[in-house]
Amino acid sequence: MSEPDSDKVDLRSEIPRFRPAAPPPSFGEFVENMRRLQDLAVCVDATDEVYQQARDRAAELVELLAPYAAREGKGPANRSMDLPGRGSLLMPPFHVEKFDEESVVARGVLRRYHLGGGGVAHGGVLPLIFDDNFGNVVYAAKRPISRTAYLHVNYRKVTPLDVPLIIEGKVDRVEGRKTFITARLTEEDGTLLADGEGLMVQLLPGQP
Ligand SMILES: CCCCC/C=C\C/C=C\C/C=C\C/C=C\CCCC(=O)SCCNC(=O)CCNC(=O)[C@H](O)C(C)(C)COP(=O)(O)OP(=O)(O)OC[C@H]1O[C@@H](n2cnc3c(N)ncnc32)[C@H](O)[C@@H]1OP(=O)(O)O
Repeated sequence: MSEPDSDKVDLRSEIPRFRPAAPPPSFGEFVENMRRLQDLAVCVDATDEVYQQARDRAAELVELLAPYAAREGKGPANRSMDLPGRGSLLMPPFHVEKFDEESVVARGVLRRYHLGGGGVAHGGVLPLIFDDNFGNVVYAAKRPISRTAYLHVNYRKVTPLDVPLIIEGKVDRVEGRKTFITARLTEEDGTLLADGEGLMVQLLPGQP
């Protein structure tokens, strides 16, 4: 990639400047295969012979990729805006559909590797979805770079897997350095699954 390898930070903070990536063509399929692998890793019931082969092939993949490990903000993961979850395996595979000062809306599915129990999503995944939405809302609203001070999620219904989900978040109010954000996670028909509220606090110069 011809991007400058710069340590420059966003002028508003010490956080590395956020630069969207144009990933190489195969990167998206690589990430989707990795997600599929995660689905399988949490659900297969195989023989030791199969696990031995899987172990060895996983080790080969590690060997292939390890030389290319790069610092934050350099590789395409987490910065590929056209890929689900920005191409980050940490992020649930959601696509941002609306990103402006009024609100940020993202749509996606949780899948087998997000299973908690009883066939539905692990509750711990939801704060990740809300936190990411809050970060986007702050950015879309052109508020200064901020970090989450608190995040509260109300679980209204169990969250299904493999069903399209929508999260919409917006700025509720601003008080000095503090941006209060509210968001709702729904199914496509509007069924409310969870709502959340968070406080994002503007970082001061030098705060990590
Ligand atoms: C992260 C950058 C995001 C950039 C987005 C970029 C691009 C967008 C495009 C793509 C999207 C990419 C990414 C977006 C995704 C994710 C973003 C997620 C963000 C995070 O996931 S980030 C990690 C979790 N986060 C932390 O790791 C924070 C650790 N922590 C601290 O860094 C400090 O704690 C800090 C800085 C929060 C405050 O510290 P501080 O010393 O500067 O300020 P202080 O304590 O004085 O608080 C000032 C006023 O907030 C009130 N206040 C504070 N805390 C409160 C609480 N809990 N409850 C109620 N009120 C509270 C005080 O009462 C006072 O209020 P008042 O002024 O009225 O007295």
